[in-house]
Amino acid sequence: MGVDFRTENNVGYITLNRPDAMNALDPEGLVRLAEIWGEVKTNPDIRVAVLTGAGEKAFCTGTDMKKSKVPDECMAALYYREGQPIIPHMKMWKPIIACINGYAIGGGLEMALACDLRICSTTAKFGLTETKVASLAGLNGTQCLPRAIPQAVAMKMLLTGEMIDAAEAHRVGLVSDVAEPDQLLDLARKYAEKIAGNAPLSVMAAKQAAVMGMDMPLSHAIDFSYLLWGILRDTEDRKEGFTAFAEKRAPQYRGR
Ligand SMILES: CC(C)(COP(=O)(O)OP(=O)(O)OC[C@H]1O[C@@H](n2cnc3c(N)ncnc32)[C@H](O)[C@@H]1OP(=O)(O)O)[C@@H](O)C(=O)NCCC(=O)NCCSC(=O)/C(=C/c1ccccc1)CC(=O)O
Repeated sequence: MGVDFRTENNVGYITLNRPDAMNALDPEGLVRLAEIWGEVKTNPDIRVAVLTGAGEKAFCTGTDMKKSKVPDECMAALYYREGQPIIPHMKMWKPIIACINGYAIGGGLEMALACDLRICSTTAKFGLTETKVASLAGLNGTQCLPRAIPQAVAMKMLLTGEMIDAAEAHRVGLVSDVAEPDQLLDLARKYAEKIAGNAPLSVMAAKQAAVMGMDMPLSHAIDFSYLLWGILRDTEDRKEGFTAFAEKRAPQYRGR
């Protein structure tokens, strides 16, 4: 699979580039994606990532069912050596924006669910269709979809494999914004650059507090967020943010 990667204005743009196969994930693509997520995670010049698909039809339709074959090795050996193929590589405190330009199906929707912001084009369609092909949304879909949208809608999607369209996705809160196809990437860029202009350590702490806090009792989560505030209290960037406000100028953040 071709996966394109470029950076601009502190934003990493990742484009799944196999439009003829609806940007389905083949084995080579998974390896390349893992490398790219590693680069996003470790490169201090990248503050935000945007994940999208090439062409106008699909974001990603999940596993390439024509190229995927069961390895000779047993699953246990593979799992304990390499873990899951996709989501762990996306685990990072830098925000990721899913720019969903068409079908987001199976593993494609699961990747979108691992992102922090989801925006889509008016033509997008969403589904966890794995039960139709005798599999399971086993990356994170069975857990994250019912947490992202009302449970009744999530269960309908999971069990029937039915898709929902962009308007329904917006109505149930699966995406925050719907844009015309030719305006979607501009919208993603706008959000990404806005986030990249904020203080990087604060942005990562905000994500960490929200993501980790969701797995904690509320009182623990509130204490945890206070401690995260505490580790930001003495940063150079916080001083810069306050000074820039007082001096009525734009802050220059350095992630320190
Ligand atoms: C998206 C569609 C509804 C679009 O239909 P349409 O009629 O518009 O277009 P098509 O002619 O069907 O598609 C064009 C072209 O693309 C090929 N294509 C599309 N999707 C895939 C795919 N996932 N794998 C391989 N090839 C794909 C299609 O065959 C056509 O090729 P051509 O004939 O021109 O050579 C429709 O395409 C559709 O329904 N696609 C399948 C979507 C789907 O079921 N996805 C779920 C896959 S399973 C999965 O993602 C899993 C993830 C996972 C879970 C846990 C752990 C790891 C991974 C489960 C798993 O892997 O077991």
